[in-house]
Amino acid sequence: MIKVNDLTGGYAGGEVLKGINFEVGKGELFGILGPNGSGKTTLLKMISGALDFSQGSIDLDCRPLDLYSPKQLARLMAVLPQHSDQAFPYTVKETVSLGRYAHQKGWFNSWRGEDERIVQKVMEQTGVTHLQEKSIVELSGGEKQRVFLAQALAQQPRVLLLDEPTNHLDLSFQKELLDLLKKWAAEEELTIVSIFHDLNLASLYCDRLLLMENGEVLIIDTPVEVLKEERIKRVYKTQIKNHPHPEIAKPQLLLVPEADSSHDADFKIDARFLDVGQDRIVLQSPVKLRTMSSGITGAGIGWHSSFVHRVVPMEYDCSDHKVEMAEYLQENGFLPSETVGMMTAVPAETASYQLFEADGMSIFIIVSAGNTHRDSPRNINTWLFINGRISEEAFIQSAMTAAEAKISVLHELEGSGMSNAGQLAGISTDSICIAATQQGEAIAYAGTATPLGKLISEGIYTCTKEAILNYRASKPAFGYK
Ligand SMILES: Nc1ncnc2c1ncn2[C@@H]1O[C@H](COP(=O)(O)OP(=O)(O)OP(=O)(O)O)[C@@H](O)[C@H]1O
Repeated sequence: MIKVNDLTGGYAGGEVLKGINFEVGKGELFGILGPNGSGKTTLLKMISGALDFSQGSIDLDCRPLDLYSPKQLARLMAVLPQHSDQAFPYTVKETVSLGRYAHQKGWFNSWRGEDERIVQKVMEQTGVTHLQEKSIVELSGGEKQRVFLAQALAQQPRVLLLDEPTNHLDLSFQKELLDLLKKWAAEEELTIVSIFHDLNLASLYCDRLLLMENGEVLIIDTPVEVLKEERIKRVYKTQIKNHPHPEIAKPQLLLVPEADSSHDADFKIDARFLDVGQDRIVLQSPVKLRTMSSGITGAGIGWHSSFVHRVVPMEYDCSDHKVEMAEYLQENGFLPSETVGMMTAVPAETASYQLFEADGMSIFIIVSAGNTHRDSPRNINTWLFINGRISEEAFIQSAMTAAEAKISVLHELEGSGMSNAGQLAGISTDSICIAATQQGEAIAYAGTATPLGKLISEGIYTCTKEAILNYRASKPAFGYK
């Protein structure tokens, strides 16, 4: 639908764009990204015919742009510029109706039922029908933006050029507008080229992205290929982290603020923060830790500062243990949103905990072990606190390394009586929490052969063995066979 070939040009002061090449297909939602001043608006102005270029060509529907008359172009293409200002205090409906100009034979005297129907439809789609009698100068920035979008849509274009369309829009209108554009692109084969400053919205909605740098095309590809962490850090000269969206397969980029200098890089989690009571084990960290856990509250990946291992009677039975656990935490002064909360019938007194240090690294481990039901073989709960800044891979590898160390203890203590590793691994309610301070040197890996992995293996082995032996020694006191 749009073919840009070797496009070069700029303003009186000099060339801004240098040798731009790309094509946009019918029905495609195509995003243009780039830092301030990289040439995005200049490119959009040239495609719209508002700015001449010195070299190259732009074809619309296989025909050079300069062969279209202004009115022909307006029937084919609509533009929503970055700052839509209107000098005259027209009403909203009048402003939207201006979009029908390209389809008029004369002017308002030739207003047809079809024009009225389209104006009403686009006002409804953009949520401005209720404002139609208001003067445009009385509207908020977001309302104006929607009115000018309605005006562009009233043109019934086949190509829509947008310069930051979500500028001024609140969260729900951003989503509504982009959902609508996506729908039009798919259902009505509307070709949309849009500049985005919000890389995350561009990632969610665009089929392909063009990333500009200094007036040139750096890359054109799908969002997942374009929005690579290292590339965006370099081009935008800022710290970001790339993180997959939790619901759909699109990347999202998160800004990383300057480190909080009040935070102590040598901060360590150890027994100072632990409180082992009769009916619970609590670790309270003064700072939030990055966590990966199978807790009842705080499950999955998150940031938490309280860790509560609650001991419940063997008979504990509750239809909604998540709600009941949240109530328990609240009643006992813990914020559920900041707490990894686990529940077990394993006695707290038999838990084993210790700080392990080697190679300038340290980890603090707490393991509890015992029977949770008379007929279940065992239940082993593991908390692993890593005093370091670990990668996502290292989180996963820490869990693997910890599980392997746990199984080796079970082999050693009960191996001959167990037929397979699955049986040895305990019961399905075994829980694990890996928490890291995310301070200090980066640690990339935690497999068994790495320094951190070795420390985890040793620590989990030692604490798991001690917790099982403690439990065995205390068994009569708890009345289990
Ligand atoms: N009317 C103009 N006359 C002269 N130079 C201009 C004009 N408009 C833009 N420029 C220059 O062209 C370059 C590219 O500007 P452009 O507006 O295309 O960038 P952009 O990527 O859209 O930036 P932003 O993200 O800030 O909107 C900048 O160096 C800018 O100063």
